[in-house]
Amino acid sequence: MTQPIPPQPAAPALIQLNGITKTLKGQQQPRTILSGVDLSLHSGESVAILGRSGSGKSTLLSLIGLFDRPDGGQYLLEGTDISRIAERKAAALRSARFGFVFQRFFLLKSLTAAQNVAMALVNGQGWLARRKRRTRVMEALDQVGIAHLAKSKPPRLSGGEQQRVAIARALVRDPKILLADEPTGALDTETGNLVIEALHSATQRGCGLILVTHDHAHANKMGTVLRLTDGKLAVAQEQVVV
Ligand SMILES: Nc1ncnc2c1ncn2[C@@H]1O[C@H](COP(=O)(O)OP(=O)(O)OP(=O)(O)O)[C@@H](O)[C@H]1O
Repeated sequence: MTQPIPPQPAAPALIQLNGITKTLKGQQQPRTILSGVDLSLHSGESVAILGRSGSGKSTLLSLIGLFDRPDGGQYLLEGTDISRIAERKAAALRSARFGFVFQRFFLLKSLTAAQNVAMALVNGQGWLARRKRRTRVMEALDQVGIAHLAKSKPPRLSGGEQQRVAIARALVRDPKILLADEPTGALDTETGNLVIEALHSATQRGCGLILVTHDHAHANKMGTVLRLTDGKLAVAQEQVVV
């Protein structure tokens, strides 16, 4: 008789935030920006974060991306508590697990698109063999639909194309989590749509995606739309199904 297969334990969330708090000590009074943020993100999921200017979206993203630490609450990365992780370990996790995309593209003008993407491999993982490096770079450019522009330099590319080079640069190290802070902020709607599609396609390969945006149409392309209000995250009104 065959033995019943025991149930497999569910994979832990890529990211689990429980009651995260953060107070910034500026020149004037300390200001509590995050006052109990809960969030979970699993492999293949996408989350949009909306919120008025100054509500703390970038602050939250910088905590998630390990550029800063919370004052209170718990941050689990793939089930491991990293709420108080030291900077050296944080830097290693940042480059091994995360890909970052910002409003500004931060491309080097004198390098081709392919060379810009390859820079992420050189900095993050030492030198890969040349042929492997080339394959990884071309795959990343292909994922965002611009393999044909590999030899072009940024000044000859449109804003949307430059942002897709930046996304390829984030994807080339095969991150588990992609963090995008206003990636379409400098682009028109149509170009922005291509960029959002390029980001979202990474979730089909199991990447988790967190998108901070002011654009409701782009937010609605994500699996979950949350709003940061008064230091807490809640399902955005526009996504509540009555
Ligand atoms: N290093 C800092 N020290 C003190 N205050 C800060 C610091 N960084 C940001 N702030 C303040 O914290 C608040 C939240 O800023 P944050 O950039 O996270 O908001 P945001 O929602 O991303 O805004 P925007 O949509 O305009 O980018 C703002 O009032 C900002 O002025």
